[in-house]
Amino acid sequence: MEPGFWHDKWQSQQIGFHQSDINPFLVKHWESLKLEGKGKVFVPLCGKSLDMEFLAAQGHEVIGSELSALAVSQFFEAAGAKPQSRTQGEHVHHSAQGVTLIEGDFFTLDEELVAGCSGFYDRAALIAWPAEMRIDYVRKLAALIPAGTPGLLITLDYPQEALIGPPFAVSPNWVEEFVGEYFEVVVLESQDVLADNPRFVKKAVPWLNEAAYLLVRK
Ligand SMILES: C[S@@+](CC[C@H](N)C(=O)[O-])C[C@H]1O[C@@H](n2cnc3c(N)ncnc32)[C@H](O)[C@@H]1O
Repeated sequence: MEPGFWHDKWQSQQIGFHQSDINPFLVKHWESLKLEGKGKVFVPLCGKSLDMEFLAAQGHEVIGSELSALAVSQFFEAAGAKPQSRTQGEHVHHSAQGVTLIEGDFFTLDEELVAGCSGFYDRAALIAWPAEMRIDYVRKLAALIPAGTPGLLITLDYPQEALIGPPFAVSPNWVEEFVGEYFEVVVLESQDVLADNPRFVKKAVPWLNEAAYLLVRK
């Protein structure tokens, strides 16, 4: 989606994607990355996700990429932190309590910023893009992530014709074909989560699967 779409969503606080709890697949599968030591973790399109607090609590330094200044300020406000901010090129880096959120466009991030990361975490980032923009996202992610680096990917899949995204449906086959071009892909778990998602139930979407994948940059 174009930046204006997300700025409007944050402005009107239509942020149904934001979870009030840490994602259960993150808690369950983060150890699958087998990260030696703690190290930096990159979180693309991070929003104000509490998942970043979970990662920081594991001892990781978290580097998030987020377009919206509102999302950034709401994240730190909820954490009770006052970040230090500095401008670097067209991005603004906000840091506190082991978390740095880079405000600005993911597509213009410099590879150097992510070069030192030992892992990455994508929840509701890949599925935020319609099919025609999703491949550009995967290409940019692959350009940022160094070879051998593991990540956890969490997706949703449902019959796309039943609902207008985002979130957009991303099937295991799509992940295998397009993400698999750049990353080794292992399916960790897939679960029916329809009952937990009232928006999908209301629209009579017949099924909704959440899946967790272990990725390793080739
Ligand atoms: C569906 S939300 C997911 C947020 C978060 N991952 C979560 O689980 O709550 C997608 C987020 O990506 C941000 N975003 C969209 N396009 C972006 C871009 N080009 N660069 C950085 N962030 C972007 C939006 O502002 C929004 O907060």
